[in-house]
Amino acid sequence: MNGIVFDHVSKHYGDVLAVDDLSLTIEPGTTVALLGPNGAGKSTSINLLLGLLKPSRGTITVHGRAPAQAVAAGEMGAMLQDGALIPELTVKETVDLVRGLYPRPLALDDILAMADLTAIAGRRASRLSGGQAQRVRFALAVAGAPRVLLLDEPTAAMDVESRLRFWAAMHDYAAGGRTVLFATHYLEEADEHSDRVIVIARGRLAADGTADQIKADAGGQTVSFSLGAQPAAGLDRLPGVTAVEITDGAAVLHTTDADATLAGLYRGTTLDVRDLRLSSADLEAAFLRLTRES
Ligand SMILES: Nc1ncnc2c1ncn2[C@@H]1O[C@H](COP(=O)(O)OP(=O)(O)OP(=O)(O)O)[C@@H](O)[C@H]1O
Repeated sequence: MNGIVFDHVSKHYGDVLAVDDLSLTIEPGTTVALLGPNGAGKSTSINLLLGLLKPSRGTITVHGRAPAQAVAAGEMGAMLQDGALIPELTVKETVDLVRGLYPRPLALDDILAMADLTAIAGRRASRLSGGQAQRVRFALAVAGAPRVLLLDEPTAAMDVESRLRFWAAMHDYAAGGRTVLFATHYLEEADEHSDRVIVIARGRLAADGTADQIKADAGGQTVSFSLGAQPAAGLDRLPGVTAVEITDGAAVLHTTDADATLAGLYRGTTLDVRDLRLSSADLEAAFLRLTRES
């Protein structure tokens, strides 16, 4: 049975089309980054998946059930952007309270250890830093041992150290064969912490694959060299080349196959090539290109 299935899902808020005919399947056990610029429809997609919003069109299933049923069965846990904590409860009391709502929760000590909260288990919620409070929200999201974990911009309020600890906790949780879907603006988070990246822009699917595939498909590589006063004619016909830029005697060839382009450059031309450089487009370049195009 497929994990998460969006089948031609659209969501309107009045005139705003926040999600536009989105179809995708997420296999159980994968960690997926949902990447997109502001207003792309990431939070709306997560809220649809949690059954907090209803699609205007299309259907969503989680392990074969409607979202609300999957939530009721304890299959999904979520860390949303604005989860309030009860100020006077300690970390341990807060986690234990939420654990008690689930039929088969994780052990309290295991949750505290996984979310790196053991040392501050006795601290009241009102005394937590932003990053610590986020780790408590993470603990609450995993307390019921859900098979599917949804995280909406989980590291938004965290400093570098907190981020590292948070991602370690997420990987611990995912390692048990669970499905994790996290929304982020941070390309490096998508690149480092997911098996698959789904890029959405204006509510539509803009790209879907591993971070490496997306970089290769959308960005490709560049071969740069100094051309001087030599003629640029024919560079655009070299194997793999998709675009040529010449500025002040410097040539930049965009290519889908740098090896073939280089072979063509040396064997197929008589150019005197100097200061040769090869670079891979990063995810940022791929992302900008994709989200502008769609
Ligand atoms: N309750 C609402 N009423 C009207 N429009 C809304 C509502 N919620 C979201 N929108 C609009 O729907 C679109 C998608 O918003 P959404 O919050 O899903 O995007 P997002 O990708 O999560 O953005 P961000 O990265 O800024 O959080 C935006 O144009 C937004 O203004």
